[in-house]
Amino acid sequence: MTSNLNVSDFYEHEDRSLEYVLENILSDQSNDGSDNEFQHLQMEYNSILLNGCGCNVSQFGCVECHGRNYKWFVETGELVLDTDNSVDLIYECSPSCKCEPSKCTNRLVQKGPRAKLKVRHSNLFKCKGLFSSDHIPKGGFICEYAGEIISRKQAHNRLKKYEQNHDNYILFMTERIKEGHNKSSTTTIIDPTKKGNIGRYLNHSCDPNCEIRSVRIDCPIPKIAIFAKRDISAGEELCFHYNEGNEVVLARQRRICLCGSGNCTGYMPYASDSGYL
Ligand SMILES: C[S@@+](CC[C@H](N)C(=O)[O-])C[C@H]1O[C@@H](n2cnc3c(N)ncnc32)[C@H](O)[C@@H]1O
Repeated sequence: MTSNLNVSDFYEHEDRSLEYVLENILSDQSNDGSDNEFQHLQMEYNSILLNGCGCNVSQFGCVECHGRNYKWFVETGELVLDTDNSVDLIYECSPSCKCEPSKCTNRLVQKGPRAKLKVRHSNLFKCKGLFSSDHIPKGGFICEYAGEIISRKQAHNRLKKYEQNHDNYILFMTERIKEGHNKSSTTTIIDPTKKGNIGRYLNHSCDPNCEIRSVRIDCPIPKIAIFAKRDISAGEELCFHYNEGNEVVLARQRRICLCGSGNCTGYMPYASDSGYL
């Protein structure tokens, strides 16, 4: 099912063998098998979140209904992540909300990536990377890390299959949810190796200028959203830490990290260091 969101994304892949997707899509199970987890994903993918707000948005915008996730950055007139207020689980307003989309201040990720992003060769990482030709304020939304939604079994099979690939793209995002005394966790796995958006080009840094957060809009499966962790100057390469918080981009082979930052551990996050495989 494709969502009802009007994502505005005019980027494309230079490599025509890759399929550009505007947002996450469910993988084709016939390629690498189905299992109970996949069936659950299928059910969630086809579900719609019905937690719409009833706000009559005034001049202050739709700020309280799903938590105060974003705030205005006056200099550029854009909404940015409100790091002082935003909660771990971000819910944006959606088509089931009563608020007027053009006035609502709780719709950011659903509108698509920011303008002036550019994929080009990174001299530091000696591969492709993502750059911005504009200054980005702290909390500014960069883009979604979008690709195929896959199950753990599919991730396992694909990582084996991709073992000889130079680059790895599969991202695991675990959210730990605490409701009263109950604790649970849910892991979302995104594979943009063959079908993905511009988010697949961000490299890893041990001292990154971006961070990732999970954001839900109209589907129970979260989007993986990339935000500026600090002010970013025009021309800087955009990077996030592949295993900083709840996320991890796995590699099956130990790889030397080229980020060159003072915090660098020497190696990129590695599959056997994590509990994922
Ligand atoms: C998600 S992709 C990033 C985009 C990739 N550079 C490309 O050209 O498509 C992750 C891959 O980029 C490379 N990479 C990312 N961060 C790196 C780092 N800090 N040091 C060395 N290689 C890195 C590795 O090959 C890694 O498997």
